[in-house]
This record gives sequence, structure tokens and C-alpha cells, in this order.
Amino acid sequence: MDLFSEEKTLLQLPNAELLYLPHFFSKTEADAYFEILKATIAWQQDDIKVFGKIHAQPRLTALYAENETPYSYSNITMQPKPFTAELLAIKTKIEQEIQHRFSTVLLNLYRDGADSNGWHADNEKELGKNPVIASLSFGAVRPFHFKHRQIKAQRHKLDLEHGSLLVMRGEMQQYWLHQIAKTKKPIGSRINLTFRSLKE
Ligand SMILES: O=C(O)CCC(=O)C(=O)O
Ligand SMILES: [Fe+2]
Repeated sequence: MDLFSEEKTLLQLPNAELLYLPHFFSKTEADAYFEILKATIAWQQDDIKVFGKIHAQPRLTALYAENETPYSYSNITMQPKPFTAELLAIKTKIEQEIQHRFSTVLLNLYRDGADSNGWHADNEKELGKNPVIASLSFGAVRPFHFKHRQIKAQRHKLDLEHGSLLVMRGEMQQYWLHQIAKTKKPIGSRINLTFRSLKE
């Protein structure tokens, strides 16, 4: 089913509201942001503990914020760097579009199809109840899978396009899980930015 075919789609699901803008940035702007972010962001690869075993996280990440509040998830604590000019410009454009303020951005670099982000919810305490999370994608198109924790029929997939904006809000992080799965298809790199609002 193609849930999201319009320029701007608001999807009301049980316990979640998703807003998707496939062409938030033009191709030219998205191409430029992809290159500049890939080259200038302080990408790092952290170790994570899964079922008691230490693994290198299957993607590179970085954290930038307007404050010094650290962000912890999956046994990792990240210390933010101050926003770069590009990140600030992107943040302002999103804030104007959706009339919501963000303090922090967590960036992911999926180098190829072997990089991934397992089933999870963005439900850390620092985000507060029912957080608004704005997710921007540049580069290779990867499917974003999301499933309701209790309603098994509620399972969907959305291809996150180059230059697209996806906003997750409502009770989504409480009731749903999402992932970026690995793929054996030969695909290029993808950069994702998730803007969040952290309580100091
Ligand atoms: O790469 C994506 O689209 C999702 C990233 C994500 O879920 C996260 O960083 O929490
Ligand atoms: Fe997430």
C-alpha cells in the first residue's frame, strides 16, 4: 500500500501521527547537504552492548546541540558539539515548517546496505512524554519500517527519499517501534538527521 503519495501527507494511525514531506529540500539542495555533512560532521563509531555482548554500532553517528546536555541510549552516552552553520540552517527551516523548537540533532551515517538501525523507539526519559521527532534524509533511499507494539496488523513501510522530512509525533514512541533494516542490495550511503528536544 502506498500510504504516502502526496507532496505533504498527514497520516493518522492508532497512537501515532506521521507527517511526510518527500521534497522538503530540492534535489540540488539535498545533493549539497549530503556532500557537506558527509565531509564536515564529526562521525564516530561507538560500541554497543546487545544481549551482553559488545559490538561496533552498525553505522556512524554524531550529536550536535544548542546546550551541553548529554544524550544516552543503548548504553551509549554522547556529548554534543555546538551546531554547525548548516545544521542550524536545516533546524530553522524545519522549525518554521512545523512550528516546533528543537535543541539537539542526532545524525546517522549508513555507509552502505550493511549498516542499519535495529527495532527501537525514541523513548529516552530526556525526551519527555510524546516527543516530536523530525527526521531528515539525504542520499540513498532506505525503507523506514514501523510497527505497533500490540496491534500486529499495524505494520508499515515508507521509503525515505533524498531531501525528505518525516515528523513522528503523538504517542508514536510509546506504542510503536521503528527500524532501518540491512539490505543485500548494492546501495550508496545515506545520512539521516533526527531533530529532538532534550530537557536540560
Ligand atoms: O535513519 C533513520 O531514518 C532512523 C534513525 C532513527 O530511528 C534514530 O536515529 O533514532
Ligand atoms: Fe529512532
